[in-house]
Amino acid sequence: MIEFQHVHKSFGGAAAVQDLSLKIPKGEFTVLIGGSGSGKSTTLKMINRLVEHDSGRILFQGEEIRSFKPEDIRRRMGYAIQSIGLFPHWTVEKNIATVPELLGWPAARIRDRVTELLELLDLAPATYRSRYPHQLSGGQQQRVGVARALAVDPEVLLMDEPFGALDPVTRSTLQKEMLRIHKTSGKTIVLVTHDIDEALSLATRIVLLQDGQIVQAGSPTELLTHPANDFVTDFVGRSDIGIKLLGLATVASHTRRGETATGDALPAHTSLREALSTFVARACDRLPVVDEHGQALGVLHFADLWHRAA
Ligand SMILES: Nc1ncnc2c1ncn2[C@@H]1O[C@H](COP(=O)(O)OP(=O)(O)OP(=O)(O)O)[C@@H](O)[C@H]1O
Repeated sequence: MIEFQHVHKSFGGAAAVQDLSLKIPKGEFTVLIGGSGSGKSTTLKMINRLVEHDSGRILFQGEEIRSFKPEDIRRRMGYAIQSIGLFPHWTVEKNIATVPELLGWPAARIRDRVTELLELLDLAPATYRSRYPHQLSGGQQQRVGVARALAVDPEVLLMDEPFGALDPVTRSTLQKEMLRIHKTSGKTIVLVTHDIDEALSLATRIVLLQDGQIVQAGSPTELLTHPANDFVTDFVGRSDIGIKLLGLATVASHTRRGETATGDALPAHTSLREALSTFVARACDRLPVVDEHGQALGVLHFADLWHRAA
C-alpha cells in the first residue's frame, strides 16, 4: 500500500534518512522504532508529505506520493502526534470535526461521527463533546487526538509517539484500544515510538532504524529470535529477550484443556509474561485458566512456559 524506494532526505546537508526501501502492506501495523535522531519521524512525515523527500520514490497505492493533492492525503491518511495539536479554543467536537468540516460534510453527519468516535475511544459524548482541551486530562487529550485522526475513516493512520508522556496505565489502556481498532477496522497503521515494549505489543512488523537506515525489519518474534546484529540484540533488550518472548504469547495457547486446579484463575488472554509473574508471586506451578465468559478452560503449567514459548 505504501512503498519507499531508495528514499533520501537531508536537512542542511546532514542526512536524516538514507537509501530507505520499505514496503508497508495494507492492513499491517508497522512500528518505526530507533534511538533519538534515527529518522523515525522524518520517515513518517514523508508519507503524508509534511516533509518532502529529496530523492527516491514514495508510492501510495502504486502512485508517487507527490502526485496526490495535499487535501486528498489529509482525507486518506489520519495523523496523530504526541503533542496532539488540539486547538485550545475549540471544543472537543470542533477539534474532531476539523477534517470533516474541511471536506464539507453536513452538520448532522459530523455530529453523528463525533458521537461514534467519542464512544469508540471511551469518552462519554454527553460529557466530553463540549469540553475544551484544558478541561481534559493528558490521556483524554490523546484520545481526542486519535479520534480526530480517525474522523474521516482514513485508509491509513500515521501516529508519531501518540502515547508519549502518559502514565503507564493510561498508556497501556490506549495501546489496547489501538490494538482493538486495528483488529476491528483492519486499517493500515504506521506508528513511531522509541519504546521497544510498545513496539513488541502493537506491531505486526517492526522497522528498526539507526542513522536514517533500516537495521532490521520483521515481526516481533523475528527481531527477538533472529536479531540481525548486536545493535538489534541490545535494542530489544539483551538480558530479557526470553521475558519479552513470553509477552508475545497468551495463556490460551498454552493451556492444557480439561484439567482443573484451585486458586484464582487467569483469563485466557493474559500474556505468558504476566502468567510467569503470577507463578512467582503465588509460588505455585499450576494456574487455572478461564475463558472470556469466566468459564473454566483448563490449567497452565509452569513447565509449559519455557517448553513451548518460542
Ligand atoms: N526540520 C528539520 N530541520 C533540520 N534537521 C531536522 C529537521 N527534522 C529532523 N531533523 C534532523 O534529522 C534527523 C532525524 O530526525 P527525526 O526527527 O526523523 O528523528 P527521530 O528518530 O524521530 O528522533 P526522536 O526520537 O528524537 O524524535 C535528526 O538528526 C534531526 O536533527
